[in-house]
Amino acid sequence: MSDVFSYYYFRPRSDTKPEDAAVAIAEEETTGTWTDLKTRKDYVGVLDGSVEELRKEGDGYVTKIRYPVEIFEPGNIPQYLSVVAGNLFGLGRLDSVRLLDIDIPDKLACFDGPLFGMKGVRRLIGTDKSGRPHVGTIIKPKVGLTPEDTAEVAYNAAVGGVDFIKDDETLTDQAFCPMDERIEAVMAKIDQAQSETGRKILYAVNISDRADKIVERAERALEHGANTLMVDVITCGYSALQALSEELKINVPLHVHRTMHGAMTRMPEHGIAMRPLARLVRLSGGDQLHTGTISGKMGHSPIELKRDNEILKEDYFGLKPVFPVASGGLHPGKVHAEISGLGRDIVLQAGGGIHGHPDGTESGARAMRQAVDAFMEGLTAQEYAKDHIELRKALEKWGDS
Ligand SMILES: O=C(O)[C@H](O)COP(=O)(O)O
Ligand SMILES: [Mg+2]
Repeated sequence: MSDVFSYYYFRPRSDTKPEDAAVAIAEEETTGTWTDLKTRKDYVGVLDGSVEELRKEGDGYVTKIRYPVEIFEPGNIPQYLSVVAGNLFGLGRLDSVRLLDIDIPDKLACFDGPLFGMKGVRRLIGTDKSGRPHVGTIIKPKVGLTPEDTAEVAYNAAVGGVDFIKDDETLTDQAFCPMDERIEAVMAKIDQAQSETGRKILYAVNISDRADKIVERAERALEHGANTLMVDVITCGYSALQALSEELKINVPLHVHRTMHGAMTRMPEHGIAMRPLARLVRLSGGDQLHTGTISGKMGHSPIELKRDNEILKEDYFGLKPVFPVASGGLHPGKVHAEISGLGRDIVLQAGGGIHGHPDGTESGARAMRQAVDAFMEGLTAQEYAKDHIELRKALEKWGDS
């Protein structure tokens, strides 16, 4: 494969033939516009896009469009997106259009990808042999805690058994919880928990910021002792992620949150599916990526999710696999469904499902770990709960489905 291929679902406007609608996409994103041109020069023609496949699906059509590799600037993800996910979304001849996936050739895969990847993160935590799912938590409430409050919650979660703790997507460097103080307070408590438990615990500080500040903010976070960084990739952009992984040469994992993705990924007939977004996260160096849950609070297709997680782990330009993260509305009673559906190579995160435990955060963390241990031992959560009180109380509160 030497060119770029993009796959779209679309519904043409009632007065437009499907084949004309597909051609409209190929033209708009390569050499054409809405009318014929008098300015055609040497390269035009060579750089035309083409419709490679077109088939009926549901109420619409699926098409495969070829974009010549020459119209892409290698390494420039914003430019890649401007072609495969650009003006076409606004074309009036389409009632709806959704980018399903992209295939890029070697020449455009000129990225280092994740520094740690799934295996590297597992090695840090020490689960590379057991292969058990990781358990993470999001500090809750998502805003309103001081650095000391945050550190206390983090400590309780850490001693309760989580492997991973993260800021929520709306917490950055606000006055009520300045980032530098927060990192120092949390890392001191994590050090304490690590020496008490003998386990390694990662804390991902959210460094999401404007483009010209994010690298500096990451450097500051590392100076203050952060052992993992988190970025909101859709609001900050892929360039931010790339700048962190390539320019900064960070030596800690990058946790990638995708807040705002639902505006693009959720509608089955319009927008951008998670798959191409996930591929770009892998290219631009994310080590862990939120992709969704089977049974949680966010709405999306479990079929798409399973495949999205697979593509993060399968062979892709020799880049390290990304650790998929299931997060949003999880609690111990949902762990079985998540692992059954998504496999053991998953980070299971719970915010409310840990901090909302009747006996608080530490018991909530224990209950999540017990639910994972139950699965690993081939038992149901209910069976395991008979002699694990934290899990029993969690199931009493939230049920087991
Ligand atoms: O960022 C996230 O993934 C959410 O904050 C999850 O929170 P919840 O577990 O309370 O739904
Ligand atoms: Mg959140």
